[in-house]
Amino acid sequence: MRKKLVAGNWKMHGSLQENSTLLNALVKGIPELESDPSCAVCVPYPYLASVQSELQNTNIKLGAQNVSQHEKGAYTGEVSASMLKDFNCTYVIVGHSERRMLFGESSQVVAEKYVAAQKAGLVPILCVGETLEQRDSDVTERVINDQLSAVITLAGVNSLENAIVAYEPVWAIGTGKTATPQQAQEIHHFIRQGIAAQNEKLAAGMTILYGGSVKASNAAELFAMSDIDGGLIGGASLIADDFIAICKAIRS
Ligand SMILES: O=C(CO)COP(=O)(O)O
Repeated sequence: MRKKLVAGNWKMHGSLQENSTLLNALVKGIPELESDPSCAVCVPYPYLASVQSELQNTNIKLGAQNVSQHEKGAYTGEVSASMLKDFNCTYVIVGHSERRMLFGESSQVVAEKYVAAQKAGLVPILCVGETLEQRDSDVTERVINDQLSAVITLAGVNSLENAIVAYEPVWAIGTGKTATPQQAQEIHHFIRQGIAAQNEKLAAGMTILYGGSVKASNAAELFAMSDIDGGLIGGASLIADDFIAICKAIRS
């Protein structure tokens, strides 16, 4: 059976006080699952230590939102994968569209970050997705293929065994405009089929998340689709009741 996951991407939100309030509520509200932890929060770097300690002895996993492609050295302001590992991170998001678009990360750089994460023992959550303009020009599949190919070329298709793919259509992020379950399923299926052409068994077991305006009210119908294995949640992950409801939706 494929591993299910709901990961919160806090983006650049939070404070020590706000995080503590949110995490207290999450720890109380998310029922323990002994063998299959399926919830995670990806937090800003400065809060890794405090969130790590608040999540100790819980089943909520920790992740970061970015990582350097470099291992160490004179890279002012960068954070390496081994540093994230020091704080017991399980996951790191790579290639989020906000980083690709606002910070100029190319698919090549994203692939290097993916490799650095895996080398340190982290599971990269690789984001792919098209803009509205690309969807309207019918190049969605090509865009996603190119984003995936950069990683497969550098790391090999089998590296996806230790990774998670997140399909996040850019037009659905923070806009309140969710892809319909059918639209999302269509692309998830396309992604899985593309990998299956290279390694069928791996593709069948691969976790593919959907991200883009997932809310408590639409999570269940998205998660009911056969190729959607969970979600990468932005805004709703900052609201305890909403995130708890989404985490519960993946377990039902
Ligand atoms: O970008 C996202 C998660 O990485 C999605 O953000 P929203 O859930 O706020 O649309």
